Amino acid sequence: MRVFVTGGTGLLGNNVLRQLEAAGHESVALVRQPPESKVFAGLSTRLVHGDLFSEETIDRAVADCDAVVHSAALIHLGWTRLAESMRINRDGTKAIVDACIKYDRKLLHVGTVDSIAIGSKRAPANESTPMTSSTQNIPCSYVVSKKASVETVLDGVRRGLRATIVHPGFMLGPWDWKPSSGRMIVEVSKAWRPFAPRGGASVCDVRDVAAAVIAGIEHASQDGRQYILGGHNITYFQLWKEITRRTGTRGPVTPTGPLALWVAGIVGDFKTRITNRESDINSAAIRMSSLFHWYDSSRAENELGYQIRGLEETLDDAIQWIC
Ligand SMILES: Cc1cn([C@H]2C[C@H](O)[C@@H](COP(=O)(O)OP(=O)(O)O[C@H]3O[C@H](C)C(=O)[C@H](O)[C@H]3O)O2)c(=O)[nH]c1=O
Repeated sequence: MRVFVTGGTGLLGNNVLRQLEAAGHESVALVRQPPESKVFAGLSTRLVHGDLFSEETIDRAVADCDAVVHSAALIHLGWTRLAESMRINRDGTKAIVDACIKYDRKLLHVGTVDSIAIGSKRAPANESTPMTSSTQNIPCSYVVSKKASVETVLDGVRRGLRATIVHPGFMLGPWDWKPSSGRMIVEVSKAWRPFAPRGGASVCDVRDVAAAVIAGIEHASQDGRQYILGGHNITYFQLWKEITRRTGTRGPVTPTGPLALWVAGIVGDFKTRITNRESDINSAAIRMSSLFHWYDSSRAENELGYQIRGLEETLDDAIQWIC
């Protein structure tokens, strides 16, 4: 098959392109600027230039393919840039949905676990876990806009779209060019950070997620069914310890206390207001990193053959790639 991939310069998109190639499929990638040659090295992917709002380019690319993987997104963990996030993540998805309906092409939409319910250590969330007030109203531009992107796809399904939605956890692994989540590895191994965030993540391997994305295009029911692609549910404190043990740097001492986080949020937001530039430490990002994003991926394991490899392999390979 020939697959049109948005976000192909990103962590997940690039891994999807590489696995499509390895499986003998053709691919076409949307790029906004001429990419560095290393990003597409070894791939026979055809590049088309434009963004999610380049109507003619999108139209032609979708018409010319059998399926679309939409993984382009703006990932801003903060409360500013909401309009920009909505434009890219919701309206950009609408442009892709409309083209897929027009040419009757299958869509695999990449969501995020951050936009669905949050579970607990004893009961990790699955696709049916109801939202609660603490998970429904997180004022983070990324979360709000990604939720809106899922609604846009589901609305498309009601209009005849054939679609599957996947929600990856915290992905680590190779081909993280920017880097995306690999930035955490860079940050914790660059300078000593004694206090880790309070919450936790479902850490998964981007290669396993990419394989499930391709399985989703090939085998899913395409009726808007949603799949969590999580991994190992661990605290950031444990994760940082694992990373620093491997990089040979000093690990965290303790998770941050609630009072310190509250103060850091206020100071971060104040700095944002006076500099007009939001730093990584802000109230929305702190709220996100204080939650336990722990997930159960059984549905994807049973229906898409999703496999979660050992955390050791993921961390070793991600660190080797980044460092
Ligand atoms: C802001 C912007 C970005 N992009 C592209 C650029 C990259 O190719 C891609 C984002 O890649 P990044 O490495 O930042 O993110 P990932 O870690 O791969 O994110 C993935 O997983 C998480 C869970 C997701 O929400 C994303 O939808 C999904 O792509 O989107 C565009 O094409 N247009 C734009 O306007």
